[in-house]
Amino acid sequence: MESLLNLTVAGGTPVRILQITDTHLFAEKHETLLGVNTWESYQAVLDAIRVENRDCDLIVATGDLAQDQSAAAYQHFATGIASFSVPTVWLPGNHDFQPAMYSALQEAGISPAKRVFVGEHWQILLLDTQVFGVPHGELSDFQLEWLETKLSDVPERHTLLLLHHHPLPAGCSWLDQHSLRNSAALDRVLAKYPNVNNLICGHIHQEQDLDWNGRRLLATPSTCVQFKPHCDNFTLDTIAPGWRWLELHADGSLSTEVCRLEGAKFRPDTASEGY
Ligand SMILES: Nc1ncnc2c1ncn2[C@@H]1O[C@@H]2COP(=O)(O)O[C@H]2[C@H]1O
Ligand SMILES: [Fe+2]
Repeated sequence: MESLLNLTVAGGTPVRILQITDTHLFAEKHETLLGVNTWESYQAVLDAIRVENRDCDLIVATGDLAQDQSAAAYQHFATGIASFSVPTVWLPGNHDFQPAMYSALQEAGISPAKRVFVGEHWQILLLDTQVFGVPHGELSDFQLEWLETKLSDVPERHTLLLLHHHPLPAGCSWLDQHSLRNSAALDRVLAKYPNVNNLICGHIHQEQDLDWNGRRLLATPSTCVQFKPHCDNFTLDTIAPGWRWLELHADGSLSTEVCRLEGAKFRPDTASEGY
């Protein structure tokens, strides 16, 4: 938890970050989630990112990397991103099994650091909102105190906050029962630190860009199945898998773009009622 990743970035250029989330990989490459082969859709996303050929300083993986808690699934994740040779950090989602996640990713050379200093102007903090065994999220007192310490000891840096669970209602009632339950406690901490203006989450398998008391909350598509916005009951979307690019500027501003696969190869079984 205490390890710090310190990345130098060429002066004058923004920090370029790739977010990959909710890969839901299995030990076996042929396994599917709701009709989508998650290993294949992850490979297709990585291939498309390679074709984009963008500069990238850091990859962030925001949870639900494995669907079956296996070390092999985390190894598949690591093998996939290895070709980028870019420093990568991760946080857990509700489906992750942290002992396997930590050790398999560490063995593959992926840092368990939850704090990253990037260049002179930014820090990135990765929160653990997992409540083991249930789909909703919560920040423990330990997490909230850790966050406050890391915010208060570098007040001159802008902070980008990453977490798996969405702290604001997503507008899908079936998903909103699985949100970050104590987001009010997070809001109380952040209210004291005006240098936290951007939060990024996964979990809801859809793109969102919301205002949370003056902060920007971004949610990012999964690399596999997508959930349809604004539905009361579990509903899958046929929109393609995606990923997110971020640029952090020296003045604290952030620019971002969601990209998706072309074509309709990874359409889920829309008759599925859950998992
Ligand atoms: N039909 C359903 N109704 C409510 N929740 C579901 C349903 N199917 C799956 N879920 C849970 O909702 C979660 C949302 O995204 P996750 O991938 O974290 O994992 C999902 C499951 O834990
Ligand atoms: Fe999740």
